[in-house]
Amino acid sequence: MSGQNSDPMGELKRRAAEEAAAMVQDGMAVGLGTGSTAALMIDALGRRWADGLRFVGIPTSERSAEQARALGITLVDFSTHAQLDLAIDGADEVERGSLDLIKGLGGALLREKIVAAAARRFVVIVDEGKLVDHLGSRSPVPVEVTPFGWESTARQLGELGARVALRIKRDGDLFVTDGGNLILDCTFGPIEDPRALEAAIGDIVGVIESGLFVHRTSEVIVAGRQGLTRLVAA
Ligand SMILES: O=C(CO)[C@H](O)[C@H](O)COP(=O)(O)O
Repeated sequence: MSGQNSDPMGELKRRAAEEAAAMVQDGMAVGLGTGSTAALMIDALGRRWADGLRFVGIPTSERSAEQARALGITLVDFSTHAQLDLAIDGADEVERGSLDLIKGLGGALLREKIVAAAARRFVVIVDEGKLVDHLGSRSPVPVEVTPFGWESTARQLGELGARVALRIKRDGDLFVTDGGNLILDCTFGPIEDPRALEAAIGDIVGVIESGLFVHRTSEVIVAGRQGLTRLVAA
C-alpha cells in the first residue's frame, strides 16, 4: 500500500495551511492559532523559518507555543507587540456569507479572540465540513467562565436558551484552560443573531469570553474536495 491519498481531506487541509503560511512576510508579527489545522500551519511556518524567513509569533495556547518554540520560531508577547500584522487560526464553524465563527472546541478561545482582535488581518483555515448556513447548527458555543460560581453562570446561560454542559476531559478530570478557567459548552441550535447572542452572553457575570467571533474574519481559506477556495468578508 503506497499510503498516498489515503487522507485526501488531510492533504487539502495541509495545502490550506501552507497557503495561509505563505501570507507571512519578513518582519511581520503573527498570531499563531490552536488546533489540528493551525498546527499544520505552524509546521509550514517552521519550514519557511528553516528557509530563512524571519518574523515573530504570539501563540494562542501553551500547545502552540511549545510547537513553535520547537521549530525555532521567535515568540513575543503583547508587551512589545500590541498590534499584529496577521493572525491565522482554525475554526469549528464558519457561517457562509458573514464569515462569523464559532471557535473554542480546542479550549483556546480567550487567547484566540484576544489575538484575532489585535490583528490587522485575521485569516481562518478550515475544511469544507465546517461551513454552515447558521452558526450553532452543529457546534455548541464554548464559553470560558471563572471557576468561582460557575454553577450560577451556567444557570444564567441556560436562561438564554442553551443546553449547558461543563467541559470534562476524557479521563474524567475537569477541562481547565491555559488561563485557569472552565469551559461551558452551550448548545443553542441555529443562531439567528450571533452579534446579539455574543453581547447577551458577555453581559453575564462570571463569563470571561464566548467562542462567537462576530465581524472579525478577514478571509477564510477552505479546503474542499474540489481544491482550495478563498472567501473574503463582504
Ligand atoms: O478554536 C479552536 C481551538 O480553541 C480551533 O481553532 C478549532 O477547534 C478548530 O480546530 P481543528 O482545526 O482541530 O478542527
